[in-house]
Amino acid sequence: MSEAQTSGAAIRFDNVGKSFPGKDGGTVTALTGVTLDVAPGSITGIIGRSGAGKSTLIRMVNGLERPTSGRVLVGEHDIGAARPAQLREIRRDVGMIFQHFNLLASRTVFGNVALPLEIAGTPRAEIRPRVEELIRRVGLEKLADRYPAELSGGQKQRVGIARALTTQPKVLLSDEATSALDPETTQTVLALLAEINRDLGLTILLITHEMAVVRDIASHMAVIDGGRIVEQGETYRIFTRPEHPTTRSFLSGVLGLTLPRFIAERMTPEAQTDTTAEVFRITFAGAHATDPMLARLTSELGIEVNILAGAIEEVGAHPFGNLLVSIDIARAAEARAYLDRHGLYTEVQGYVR
Ligand SMILES: Nc1ncnc2c1ncn2[C@@H]1O[C@H](COP(=O)(O)OP(=O)(O)OP(=O)(O)O)[C@@H](O)[C@H]1O
Repeated sequence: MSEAQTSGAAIRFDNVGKSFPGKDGGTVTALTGVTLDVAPGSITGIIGRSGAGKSTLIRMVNGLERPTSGRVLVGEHDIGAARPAQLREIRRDVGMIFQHFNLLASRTVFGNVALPLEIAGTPRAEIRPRVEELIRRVGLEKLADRYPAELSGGQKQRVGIARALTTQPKVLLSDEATSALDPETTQTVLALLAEINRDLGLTILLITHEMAVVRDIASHMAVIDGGRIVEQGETYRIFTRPEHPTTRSFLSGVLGLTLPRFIAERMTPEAQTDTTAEVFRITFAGAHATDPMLARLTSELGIEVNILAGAIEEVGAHPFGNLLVSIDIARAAEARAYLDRHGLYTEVQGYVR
C-alpha cells in the first residue's frame, strides 16, 4: 500500500511528573517519576485502574497535556517544550483512537475519515484515493456512505482507526479503544490493530484496564498504580513472573482458573488456627513442565498434591500453563520452596479450613 512505512517512532517518558490544580488551592498529583521507553514499532500496553493516571500519561504523547516535570519525547521531539506550530506538526505523526470513537454524527464514514486531510488542506484529488484506501484497509468499503448511527460499535471503531491513519502517523495511541465493545468485536478490532502494526510498522501505545487486551496484543507492558509505574517489561515475563502485588491482582482474573466452589467457600486470605491446607498457583513456562515436578514432590519429599484447576494460556506465540493446587499446610512452604528452586513460579492464593 502507498501508506507503507518503514518504522514507527520511539516514545520516551523521562522522569515525568504531572500535577493539576485541585480544589481549595491544592494540587492533585496524577503522575510521579514515570520513566518508560516504548520501542519503535512495538505494541505496548499500559494497564491501570480508574484514576491511576493512564489518560494523563497517554495524552502527553500528543501534547494534550504537558508534563509538570521531566520530558516526553516522540522520536526526536520534546513534546513538552514544543511551540504551538511545532506541536501541530508533531501531532500529524501521532494518531489517536478513543473508547467512544469520537465520530462526527453528521458525516458519513467517508467524511469522517477525510476530515483530518481536509483540515490539513490536502487537495481534493488526493483525498479521495487515500480515504478509499484506508476504508478498504479497515474493511468498511461497503459502508463508506453510511452515517455513524447506522454502524455497530466495532464498525465505528474501524472508522476511528482509518481516520487516525490518514496523516500516516508514526505512533498510534489507543485510549481504551475496545472498552465499549463486546468480547468478540474486541478480538476483531485488536486483530486489526496488530495487522496495522505489522504492515505499517507504526508504534502502538494503548491504555486499558483489561489484562486480556494486553495479553492478546502487547509485546511489552507497564502497570501503573497511583500515578507510578510499578512494573514494566515484556508481557510474557510479566504474565509468567509478576513481581508487584498490583500486577498479581490484575493477573488473577485473566488466567482462566476457577476454584471449585467447595474449596472457594472454605478459603481464607490468611492462615487460621484450624487451617488444613494452603492453596497456591503454579505457573510453568517454556522448559519447565509441572508433571515431573509434581510427581517429584511426592516421590522425593513425600508431599501429596491435590490439583484443583488448570489452564493453558498464551501470550504472543508463547504458551504457559497454570495450576491451582492445595497442599497440607504443614508441608506447603517446603513444597513451594522446592518448586521455586526448580524454576517454577508459585503464588499463594489462600488457605483452606
Ligand atoms: N484536568 C484535571 N484536573 C484535575 N485533576 C485531574 C485532571 N485530569 C486528571 N486528573 C486527576 O489525575 C488522576 C489521574 O487521572 P487519569 O484520568 O489520568 O486516570 P486514568 O487511569 O486514566 O483513569 P480513568 O480510567 O478513570 O480515566 C486522577 O486523580 C484524576 O482525578
